[in-house]
Amino acid sequence: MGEAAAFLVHDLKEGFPNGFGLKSKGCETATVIGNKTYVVDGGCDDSILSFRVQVFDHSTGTRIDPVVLGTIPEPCKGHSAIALNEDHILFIKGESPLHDSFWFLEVNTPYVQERTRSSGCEVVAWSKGVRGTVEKPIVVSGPSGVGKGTLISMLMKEFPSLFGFSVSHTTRAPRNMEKDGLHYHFTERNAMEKDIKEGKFLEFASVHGNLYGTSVEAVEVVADAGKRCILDIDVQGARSMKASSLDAIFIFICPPSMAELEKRLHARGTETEEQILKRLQNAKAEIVQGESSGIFDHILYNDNLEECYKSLKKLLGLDGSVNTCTKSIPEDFDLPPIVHSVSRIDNKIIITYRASDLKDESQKMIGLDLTSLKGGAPGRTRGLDVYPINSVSNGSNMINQLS
Ligand SMILES: Nc1ncnc2c1ncn2[C@@H]1O[C@H](COP(=O)(O)OP(=O)(O)OP(=O)(O)O)[C@@H](O)[C@H]1O
Ligand SMILES: Nc1nc2c(ncn2[C@@H]2O[C@H](COP(=O)(O)O)[C@@H](O)[C@H]2O)c(=O)[nH]1
Repeated sequence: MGEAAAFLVHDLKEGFPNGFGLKSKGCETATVIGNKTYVVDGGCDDSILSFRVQVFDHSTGTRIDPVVLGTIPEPCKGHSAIALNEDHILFIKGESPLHDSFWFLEVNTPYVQERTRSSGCEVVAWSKGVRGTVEKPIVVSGPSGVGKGTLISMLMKEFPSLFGFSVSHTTRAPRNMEKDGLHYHFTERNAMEKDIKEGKFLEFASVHGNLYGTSVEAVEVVADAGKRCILDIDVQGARSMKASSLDAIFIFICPPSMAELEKRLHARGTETEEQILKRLQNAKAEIVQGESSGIFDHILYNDNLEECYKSLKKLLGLDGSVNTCTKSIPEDFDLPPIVHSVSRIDNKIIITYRASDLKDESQKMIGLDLTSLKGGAPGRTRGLDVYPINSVSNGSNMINQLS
């Protein structure tokens, strides 16, 4: 058990404990990890639009503006920071709603290391802390025309409160009935390539001559809504996902024959003859990879649609009675104000502050249990347990209940 120092907004007024002689504006924290100090400006003046990170490398005496990945927190009037280990810093925003209070800056996680290697620059990555967890996403893959979209639509129609679709980005033109933001985010190649470079995509692939990709946000918004995410992606995308940090169930849908696949693509009538030919040529290699690459946890044959749908539900555990209620977590307690202090006991963080009510001068506490954290940058960090700690009077002593 030990207590780590938190850098409080008001403690920083005299300057940073970083040896660089920088003066704080009162909205910054400085957190030392190894031989680096991470100075984070939460932006309490109106001039900045989001948190800003600077890194001071004590070994070289240099100041670095790192490449910042993930979702960057919006500014707030005050925040605190505490190093959790050698790769994460926890940030607590004062006077913010619970869903926006807790943020993680990754400075040396495998994701950050990989991005540092590939970019050759200092990289840090933000992720928002979220209460509760969600079930593993479901990746559905298979050749064009096999029936992935049809099966996914059936699942979403029967279980609208359980599943949400990951809306991909694509550079292909919309089909007649397709709506931007619903079926795909239809986008320009340049814009998509820029976003890919900035680390906004979990995977992307060139499929049948167009660029397709799953953004981090596409998967996270589904999970934020408390739903299980379903992805419809090609085999290359599934391979990238398998190698990524996304812990998912991988399902490959196989056609009964190439002749049937061709018939379905013609019957759908959404592609030209030339495009159908290209899709059929690609299908051969995809089927070989789908059946033999070891990427997929399950292979389903879509001969009879109803039978295939039944098998899909069975493997997802949906063939019996289903509890379709989603669990909501109430925001039933006060959040920390701008001035608060933070300490740590093992995997628990204790946030202490004074009650804002003038009549009530008592000390308040919030506990944060980090034991079950999952995910992280470039998506969300899920599994935060946040709870009020009740102070109970025991004669002249106050006892704090930690659970
Ligand atoms: N088991 C089946 N038997 C006959 N037709 C089917 C079956 N499953 C799907 N279809 C039909 O095949 C066509 C292609 O299906 P769908 O659009 O779902 O394929 P897809 O795998 O999503 O294709 P793409 O990857 O190109 O988006 C549709 O017209 C659909 O109604
Ligand atoms: N790697 C990815 N593949 C994707 C994604 N979204 C869709 N797809 C695949 O593209 C083909 C063609 O789709 P269509 O809508 O043009 O018929 C199909 O196999 C989809 O599975 C994605 O985000 N990443």
